[in-house]
Amino acid sequence: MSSAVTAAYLGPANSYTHQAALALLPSSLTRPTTTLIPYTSIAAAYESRETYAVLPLENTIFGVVQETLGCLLSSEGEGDDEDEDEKKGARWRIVQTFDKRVEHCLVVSSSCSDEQLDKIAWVASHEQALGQCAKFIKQRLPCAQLVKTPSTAQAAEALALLSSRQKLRQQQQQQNDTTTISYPSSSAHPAHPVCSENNGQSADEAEDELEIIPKQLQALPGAAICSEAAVEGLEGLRITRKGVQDVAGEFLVLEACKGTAANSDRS
Ligand SMILES: O=C(O)C(=O)Cc1ccccc1
Repeated sequence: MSSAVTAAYLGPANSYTHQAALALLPSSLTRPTTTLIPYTSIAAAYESRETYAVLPLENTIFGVVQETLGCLLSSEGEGDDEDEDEKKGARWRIVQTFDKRVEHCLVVSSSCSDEQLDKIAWVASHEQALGQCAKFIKQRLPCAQLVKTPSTAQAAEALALLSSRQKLRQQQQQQNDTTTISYPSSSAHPAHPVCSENNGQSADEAEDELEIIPKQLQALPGAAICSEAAVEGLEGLRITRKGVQDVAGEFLVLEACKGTAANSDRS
């Protein structure tokens, strides 16, 4: 019986790394049944026991992805020579690199108009994307504090969650303003539908997602830099600028050295 082939990637779904993984796997390298497994950071994907790992490596504007480089340097002996790697007990060997165009979008809450862009207090994305769009951010979002997130798609998810919470708070405020006199004391306020519009996440998942945005910024208007695909399926967001920056990105496919894949400790 053939065992399942799995590939770790820097998630969540629709991160650039996911798009690269979809383009790469399955391929002649792997079997057609490869299942892609999202991990919440480059390090977690690297430390996973999947058969393959797809990681961002570098791009034309901002250079090498430091976290990926750090992972590669932390384990000696990974290279082209499989026998040598196995003798040294290496976990991965590089089997392919892959170039993919990366097109960043500026995403804001649907309630934020273009005229309000200069009020944006923070902009979240992967360090690489923030670096690639530094000029644009400085020009168009002069007041924005940079918030580094584990991936571009996680920035979009956190922004969607915060936007839905803000919307909810505004609705509750409006209800309170118009109905304070008519509520009996036992049910003084409408039920508090925490995370009722949370893009399909559980409350715990939503809390984890929000930890990546500093608490003091969460109530302020924010933005995310990510791909167009990362916004699909997320409510309450709109793309205000496409092609903020186009760069060529390079991604890496690692294959587990024999006997080291276990599919056991994914997040
Ligand atoms: O895959 C992602 O979404 C990332 O956050 C990594 C990244 C960031 C910028 C360009 C390419 C990949």
